Amino acid sequence: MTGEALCARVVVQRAGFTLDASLSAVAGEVVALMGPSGAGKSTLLSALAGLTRLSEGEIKVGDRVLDAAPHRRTHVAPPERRVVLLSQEPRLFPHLSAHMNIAFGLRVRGVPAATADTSADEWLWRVGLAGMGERRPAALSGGQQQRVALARALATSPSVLLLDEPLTSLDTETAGDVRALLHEQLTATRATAIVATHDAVDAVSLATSLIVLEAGRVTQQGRVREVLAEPATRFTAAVAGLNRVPGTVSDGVWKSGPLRIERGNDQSPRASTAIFSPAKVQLEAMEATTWTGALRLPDRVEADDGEWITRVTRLEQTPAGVRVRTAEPEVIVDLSADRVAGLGIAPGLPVRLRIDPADIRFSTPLDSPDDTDSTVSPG
Ligand SMILES: Nc1ncnc2c1ncn2[C@@H]1O[C@H](COP(=O)(O)OP(=O)(O)OP(=O)(O)O)[C@@H](O)[C@H]1O
Repeated sequence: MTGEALCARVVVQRAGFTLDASLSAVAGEVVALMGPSGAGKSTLLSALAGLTRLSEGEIKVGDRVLDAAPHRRTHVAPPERRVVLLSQEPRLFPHLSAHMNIAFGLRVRGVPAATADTSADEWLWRVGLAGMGERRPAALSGGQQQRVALARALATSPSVLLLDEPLTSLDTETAGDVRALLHEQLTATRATAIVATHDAVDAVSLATSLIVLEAGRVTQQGRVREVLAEPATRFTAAVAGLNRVPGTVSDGVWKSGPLRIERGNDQSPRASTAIFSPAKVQLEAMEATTWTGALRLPDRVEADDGEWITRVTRLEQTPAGVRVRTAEPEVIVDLSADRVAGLGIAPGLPVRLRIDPADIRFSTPLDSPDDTDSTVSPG
């Protein structure tokens, strides 16, 4: 089986929310779709599957127009689209065995019973469930049910497979197993697939390209590695685990609040964004000078290039240690837990940060509305 090319512009208008996104995938390509909660990822997949009607736009798979609106109205019903949506919950038929769940999908597509039976057996084997075909969903774990759902979806050789956060409801270890299976089967079947996910690991391990959707609009798209290396918005920077600090260059100096970097050859005034890794930032604890109800930062401090004083806003646990968030400008610093304990830092306390200018990449920001938004959350 090889998937078909997908080309779509999807506009869905709802009270208080408009999705207006264009996307394309070449045949056999796996595209990751990321965005904060409420960005419209599920709405986009639901429209591609034919479950949500377009207000405007067109959805084309190969040469077939599945949807067109509003002038030339076309709407191919979901079962006829050969676009299959696999959601977070496996949604198996509870009264049918695993084998029958897979075979049923084939039978409704007109596959003869004997062929459907053989194919269901083969797919049970391919997803690692050989010998479990007679079990009903209730007698299978969440990960096993998701494997059956994947087998049921792929067995019908869809033109496009849509996966809406397929690993979210699984524990970390099971999600890792199902992710490996997904990778193996998407590669083996050369399926064209769109995978909506909150997890950068899914994008990196399953997809070749990445579309970032924010507030119903595509804010960045391209090869996964390129998008994560050059995040155009705060959301994408958070997903990539990078600092992204908007600033301005003027008279050869880049500035963002108290942070300044000499840019000798960069004279013309313009917006410019500094991108750097949290691991490259050095942090020192500082004495607080005054306690007057609210903590004040030292008033005058001579700071060198790439050095600034700020305060800690939050501490977060990460698999590798502790992520320290600071304000003005908003920067994250990754430290080991024992280093944080040794420094005695806590939210509200002043700290001195330092970054070697050689560890910063500067980019001219795209016209992105979120540079003024103070929240950084991967959703
Ligand atoms: N059936 C619906 N009727 C009306 N509004 C809806 C409906 N489903 C979703 N919405 C709204 O549409 C917007 C997009 O929701 P959607 O579920 O597509 O986002 P999402 O990116 O998938 O979010 P999440 O990551 O939380 O699943 C949100 O503002 C949501 O409240």
